[in-house]
Amino acid sequence: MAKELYERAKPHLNIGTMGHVDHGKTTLTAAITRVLAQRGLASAVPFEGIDRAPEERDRGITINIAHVQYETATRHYAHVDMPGHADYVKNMITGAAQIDGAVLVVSALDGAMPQTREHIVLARQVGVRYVVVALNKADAVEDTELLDLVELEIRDLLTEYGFPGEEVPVVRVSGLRALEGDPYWTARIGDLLDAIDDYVPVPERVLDRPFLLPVENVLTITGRGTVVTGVVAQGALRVGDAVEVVGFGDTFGTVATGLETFGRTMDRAEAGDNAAVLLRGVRRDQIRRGQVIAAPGSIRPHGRFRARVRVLAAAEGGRSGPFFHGYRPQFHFRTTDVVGGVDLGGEGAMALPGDSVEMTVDLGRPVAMAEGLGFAIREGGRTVGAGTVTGLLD
Ligand SMILES: Nc1nc2c(ncn2[C@@H]2O[C@H](COP(=O)(O)OP(=O)(O)OP(=O)(O)O)[C@@H](O)[C@H]2O)c(=O)[nH]1
Ligand SMILES: [Mg+2]
Repeated sequence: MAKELYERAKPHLNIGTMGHVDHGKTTLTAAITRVLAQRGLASAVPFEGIDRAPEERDRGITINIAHVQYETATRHYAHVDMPGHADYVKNMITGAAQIDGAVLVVSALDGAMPQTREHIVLARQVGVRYVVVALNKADAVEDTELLDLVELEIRDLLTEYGFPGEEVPVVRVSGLRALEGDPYWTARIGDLLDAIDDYVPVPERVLDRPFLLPVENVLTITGRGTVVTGVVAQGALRVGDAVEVVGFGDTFGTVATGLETFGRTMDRAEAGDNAAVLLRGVRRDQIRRGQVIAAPGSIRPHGRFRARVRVLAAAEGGRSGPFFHGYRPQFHFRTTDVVGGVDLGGEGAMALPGDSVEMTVDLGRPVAMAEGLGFAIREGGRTVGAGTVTGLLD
């Protein structure tokens, strides 16, 4: 069956729901698609169509990031629903690294919780500049003073981490009631979408640099071959273009023989697009999340690099004590994490929570990188630092 062609009729943006576990991100995501489906701008995706994995259903939490798409009157959005549970922050980072704006979901019943704060820190670190707050479960709070209080708390928290907390739109919603069809709460989802349309600008896409797509997922399409998915970070790709697969092992070349977005074909994918790329003659086991697909010769894998790192304070969810020369945490880049050794300049050197430090990092496996790439440092389930690559070694 011939597939529909994706028409670039409206500007495309990537957004996503983040926030503490159980605050209602997935319910809100489903509610948005329901409300827009009524306007003929989306296909309604039920809750169970987002949290699909058996383990997600059994435990009632999101584990994997899930993508849905919809349109407003003025824009086309790809929306990634991220997990809130502390054990799956790794997946949240992958989602956050792709978005142009975040919908921070905060339950009005609970207010800011540990992953509310951690997600704000991480969103900032991976380069998210625009946040819209969905003050969710507003149906369950009668006392408007309490809602005002939670709103104030979130604005302060955002300001603390470098977002303009005073300006950030905060919309009181009930994903659950809207999903059930309640007219009042349905209209509030409309308000939230208006706030996103107004507040999150269409980003300037980097089109004049070589093509780069960090691989988020790899799948096999029977009879066609191996497909990788992800958001194009820069440049553009046409069907028939040569590409390289870079990172972890030896770089190798292939050709993009097909392009799709959300099941519609494209003849060209460009920066910002959430694309699926069919690769000629590549086996599924030759490629995985964390590698990148890039224009030939444009980027190399590096195992050693220099970086500037801000060590998070205990109040930001970081360590309470210093770490030392030789420390070996996880480094989260784009869609992957790799263990690495930290060189602080010699035995006995240490980095205290709250410090900004220079370090040399030795990764267990080389990652495709360029100067300026941001990363998060995590250890035992907590984020301990936020860094930027300042120099490429070998
Ligand atoms: N009263 C009320 N309950 C809600 C609302 N939104 C979600 N819930 C309930 O809160 C619980 C968690 O909802 P989810 O949408 O799974 O929360 P989540 O943020 O996606 O959770 P994780 O992805 O696991 O972090 C469910 O029992 C929902 O029915 C709301 O607006 N009002
Ligand atoms: Mg969820």
